[in-house]
Amino acid sequence: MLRKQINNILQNQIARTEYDESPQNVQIQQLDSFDSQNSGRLEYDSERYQQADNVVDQGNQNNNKKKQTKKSSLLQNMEKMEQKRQERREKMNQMKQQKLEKEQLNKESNRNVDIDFEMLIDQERLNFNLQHVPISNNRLSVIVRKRPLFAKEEEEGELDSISCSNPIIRVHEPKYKVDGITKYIENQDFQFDNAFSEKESTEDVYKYSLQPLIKCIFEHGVVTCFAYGQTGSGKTFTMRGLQQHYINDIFSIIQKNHQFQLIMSYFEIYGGKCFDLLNERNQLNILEDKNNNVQIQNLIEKPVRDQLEMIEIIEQAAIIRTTHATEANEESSRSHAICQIVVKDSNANARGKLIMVDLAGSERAQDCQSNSKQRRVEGANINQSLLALKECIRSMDSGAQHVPFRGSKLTLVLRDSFLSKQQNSHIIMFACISPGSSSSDHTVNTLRYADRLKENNGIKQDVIKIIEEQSKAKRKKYNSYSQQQMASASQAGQKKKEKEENDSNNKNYSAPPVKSQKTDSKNNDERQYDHTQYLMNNAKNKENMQSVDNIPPITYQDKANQQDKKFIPQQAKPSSIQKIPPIQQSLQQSEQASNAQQQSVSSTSVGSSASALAQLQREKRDERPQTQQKRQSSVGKKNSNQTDSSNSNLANLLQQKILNTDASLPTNHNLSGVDQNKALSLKQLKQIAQSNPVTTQNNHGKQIRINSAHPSNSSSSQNNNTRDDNNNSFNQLPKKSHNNQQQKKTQQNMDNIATINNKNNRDSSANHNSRHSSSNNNNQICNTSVNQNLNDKSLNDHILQKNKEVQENIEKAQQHQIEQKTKELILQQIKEKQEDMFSSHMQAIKEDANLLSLESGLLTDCQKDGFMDCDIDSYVKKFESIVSKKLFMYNLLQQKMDILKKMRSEYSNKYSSNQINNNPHEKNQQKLPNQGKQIEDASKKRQSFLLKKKVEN
Ligand SMILES: Nc1ncnc2c1ncn2[C@@H]1O[C@H](COP(=O)(O)OP(=O)(O)OP(=O)(O)O)[C@@H](O)[C@H]1O
Repeated sequence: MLRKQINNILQNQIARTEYDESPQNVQIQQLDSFDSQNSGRLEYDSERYQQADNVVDQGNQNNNKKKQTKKSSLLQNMEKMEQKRQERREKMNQMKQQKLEKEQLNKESNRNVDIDFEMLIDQERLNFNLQHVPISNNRLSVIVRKRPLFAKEEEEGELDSISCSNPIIRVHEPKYKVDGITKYIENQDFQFDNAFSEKESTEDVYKYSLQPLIKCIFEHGVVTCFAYGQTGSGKTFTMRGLQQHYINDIFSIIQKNHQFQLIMSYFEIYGGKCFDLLNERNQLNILEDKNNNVQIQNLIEKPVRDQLEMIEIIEQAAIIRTTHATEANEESSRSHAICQIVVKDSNANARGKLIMVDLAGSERAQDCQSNSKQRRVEGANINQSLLALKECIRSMDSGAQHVPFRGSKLTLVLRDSFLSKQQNSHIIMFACISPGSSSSDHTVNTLRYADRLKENNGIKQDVIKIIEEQSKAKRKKYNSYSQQQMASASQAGQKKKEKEENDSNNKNYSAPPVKSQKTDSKNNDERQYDHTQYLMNNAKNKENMQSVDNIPPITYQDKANQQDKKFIPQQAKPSSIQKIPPIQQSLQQSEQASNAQQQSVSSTSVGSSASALAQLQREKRDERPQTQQKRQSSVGKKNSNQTDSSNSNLANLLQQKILNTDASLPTNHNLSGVDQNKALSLKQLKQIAQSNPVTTQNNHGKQIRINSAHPSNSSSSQNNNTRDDNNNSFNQLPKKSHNNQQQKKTQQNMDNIATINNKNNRDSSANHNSRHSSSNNNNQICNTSVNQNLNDKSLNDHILQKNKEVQENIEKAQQHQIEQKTKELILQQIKEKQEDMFSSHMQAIKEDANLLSLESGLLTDCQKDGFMDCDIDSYVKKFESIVSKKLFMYNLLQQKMDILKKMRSEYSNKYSSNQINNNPHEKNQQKLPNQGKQIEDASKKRQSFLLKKKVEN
């Protein structure tokens, strides 16, 4: 028994040692030790070893599982990456799709804009709008007005690169990175007292700027408005719009209080000199009297009694004002125009002053580079005066004791504006900006100029706070939106699982997984949402920019973080805190603002009476001398664009005055020195308004009588009668000059006839044609007869006929000239094309040379390696490719040559056909028989006429 036991133990021991060698059986050893401790070594039985085997199997399985999990994590990562990649691709495809759609839209609406820049700008746009704050006690207020982007500009590829969200203006400058390919947008932000977008009318601008200050000019105040900005940015538009509004308000005050009277003067500063716009641009001297008051010598000061007189004066001055065409604007105002309205009381003491200054365009320095010397001098003067103006306003705003108003003529005449110690004195700077991306440089300059006028410039901390709050609120709004979206998008199975888990854990569903997702992907989602939303609603965005509720959550906060430098105010001064209340107030009213703005947009419709006024203005302009016609037409355009509601009242008043009042006319122009021909009088306006067929008939009759006295005038003058009547029904001077012109013209025609006849004679003699010589004789006879019977009635017909001939000849000559020019153009085109061909040939030859060098390189390689050693197949392939390339090039060259040949043959055909058609000699030959016939007919008529006369005698 004992032996058996010992044998068993030994066998088990052997088995155990074998088993122990396996490194995976630590657990078994532990079990063993446990067992040995508890039941002793001898108690090992087969069951335990079976157990041990099971543990070993388990261990092996675990190891395998571990390996499997390791593999699966890698795979999972790869899958994740693949998923992300796919998402990216989908996004890219979506973007491409949207881009294509946008391109299509732009094509349809004729917009040739850069789509990438447009999308980038749209992402950066500001989409909030605070309520405007009316000017109250500020000594200086800076207001920005953005004009709309014109359809023509969009056609030319201009982008709207300005975001106007009161009181912030953001300039999006499209730029390229150093690589020259990557596009990006550089944003610059400015804050002003008020910022008016293109959707806000001049009425809105007036309401929040000048209107609250009108009463000051009756209370010893000096109110000065400047319009500053680059050419074509809407300075004149804004000034004239404001004028139409303040006229009503001023006269409504005067009607209530009859003791006040208005005195108006209008002058311009051009090239450092002062000119009176109410006295034919008479040059004026600016002097300082012993009390240091600035006096403008001989300046016409007109008393104004009603609105119409004021309008008339403004119109008159606008027409006379110096304008020139520049690169930027065909009708660019080249001067600073100053309209001064002085309010006087019953004792003729000055009570206050309103000064409206339409400054010359601010970009002259750059603009003048491509212009003449005169323009450059103009530019230098303008820049100097604008700089002096800036200095004066700055020192006035900072409360400095010395204001350098003697720095320029402009600041000298505006001395009162800077030095007035009255609390009622205010300065408003209207910075006008164009939205076009090509003028963003100028826009930034304008905004910088305006920004630096004020001591306390930069973006205020409170505005940043408000913007941040808004962005937070909007982000919340968006988050709820995104929660909804994501919740609906989550799968039903996942929801079930979550519910099951929650049920099993007896927990509330207080923190849904959406929340954690939201916090993780908040920024990404938001950006994505913004981007896609902008892309989808781009067309609508422009319309809805101001309706805060419709816009996507703004990312101003993020952008502010990105552009910390720009948003942190450079001069965070305690005084800025004082401005919190109005802005907070404006925040409260922002909803009202959006509604009010929507209503105000409707003010763009043109009233019928406003158009009547525009028509009258246009008619008024027609009577101006020809030199001013171009300018006048554009002023008409400008006026037609001004569509403020006050126009209708004024137009009605004007029409009433035209039709009903005559007695007051002489008093309107009782000042000496005003040219009555140039200045528009109401009498003339009345004549225009009442122009009827009777007067035109009279004129017509008069014209005919003149013609009968001068038979040679008849044809041309009759043709022009209607034109004369329409244009100058009341003004005889231009008509006279026109008649003189006609006389000259007919005289010229006579001379032409004679020269053509002579020419024909010369041509005919050159051909040695007997028929031509006879016609030559006839010609001579006819000419002599024309001279002899100048008073004959038949001469009229003859001359008419001749005139027609001459006109025909002139037309033909013009046609010939046009054909010649087209020929030259074709030649030039062919030359250019040939040059292109030549350059491409050169390129081809270069490539050929490169290929040859490659060949030679290969050959040398072959030589070096020895053909047996090198890879002949690869060489053969290379050679084959070279040969195919050469063949391709050869084909190309042949095609080019064919095109050249074709072009040449086409040109030669054209040229030969033109030559045949336009050979003047042949023309004359064709003409001569006709002319001979005409002359024969004329001589026959003359003979019959003489016979008749003889019979009568
Ligand atoms: N807010 C606006 N809304 C509609 N049209 C505008 C607006 N502002 C300007 N315009 C139009 O733009 C054009 C140029 O405006 P305007 O003549 O006032 O420019 P400007 O700044 O006075 O130019 P310049 O300095 O060369 O005289 C005009 O045809 C005008 O009608």
